[in-house]
Amino acid sequence: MPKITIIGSGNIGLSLAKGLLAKAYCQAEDITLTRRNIKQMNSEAERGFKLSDNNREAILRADIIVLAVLPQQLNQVLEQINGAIIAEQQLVVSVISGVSCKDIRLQLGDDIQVVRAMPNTAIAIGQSMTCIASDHATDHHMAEVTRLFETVGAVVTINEDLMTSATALCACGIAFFLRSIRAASQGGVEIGFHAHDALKMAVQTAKGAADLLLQMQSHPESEIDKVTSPKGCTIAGLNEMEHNGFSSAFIKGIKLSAERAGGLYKD
Ligand SMILES: NC(=O)C1=CN([C@@H]2O[C@H](COP(=O)(O)OP(=O)(O)OC[C@H]3O[C@@H](n4cnc5c(N)ncnc54)[C@H](O)[C@@H]3O)[C@@H](O)[C@H]2O)C=CC1
Ligand SMILES: O=C(O)[C@@H]1CCC=N1
Repeated sequence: MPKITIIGSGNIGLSLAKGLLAKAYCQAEDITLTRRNIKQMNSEAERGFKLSDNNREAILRADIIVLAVLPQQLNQVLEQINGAIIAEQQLVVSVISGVSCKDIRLQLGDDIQVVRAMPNTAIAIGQSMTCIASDHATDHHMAEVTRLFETVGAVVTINEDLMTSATALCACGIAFFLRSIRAASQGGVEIGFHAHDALKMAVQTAKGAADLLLQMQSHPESEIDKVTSPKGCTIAGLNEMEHNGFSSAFIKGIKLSAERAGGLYKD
């Protein structure tokens, strides 16, 4: 079993650890979680994860070192672990938005193997869409990272210059789709359902829509055509949404998000 150290146990770091454990990729004791203050990590300790507030020590026995701090926290982490990584034995996986493999190798050394990964928080339940990329990693290392993230969702290998786009579409995308589900449930309340029921109905309907595309391998419009009866209520609702800029707002949001993702490290 590979030993993994996750530097930065916040939202995505913990989601990754929980997902890997839930899908039996490794045992809890194979994962070390680091954070500046580990006093509030009782539930993680109870699950059996190792905890550390010393990044340099925590990476010593790791096969895979995952960087999961905020972009503005990265330089401090790289200073702490600089010189302690064994290039031939250890692999660095960064999930940090806006930071290239080259940015990391510039500080850690050109011989260090770095792969970028962009998962989303559904990784906690094994349902992430994770994009991976590297400008130099060996096929062996890319296969290793693919195997890791396939345990907790779907994986697509992309060119590194598309990584900020993947951030917007897949990582931020979780929030965008969640907001659209909330909007649907709010509409449901206006037309007569209690909030709890409206949310349940909206969630299951959204899941059904996504599963239709996944299982039928079809295009959204061909599934929409099956719902829109002539002169019916679906097309009336859809067109009203479009007149109010639904698709346009979604597209503009994704574009701005991608633009912002590209500047997170440099700003
Ligand atoms: N939240 C998400 O859905 C996703 C986030 N990302 C990326 O992952 C990174 C982390 O994001 P979040 O988990 O949302 O942020 P977060 O703020 O929840 O987590 C960062 C964690 O790093 C810890 N930390 C800060 N400095 C540290 C240090 N020197 N040593 C050890 N731990 C330290 C903080 O205490 C915190 O727990 C960001 O770069 C973000 O762009 C990528 C994909 C999805
Ligand atoms: O909002 C953010 O900056 C991070 C990156 C992707 C998801 N959350």
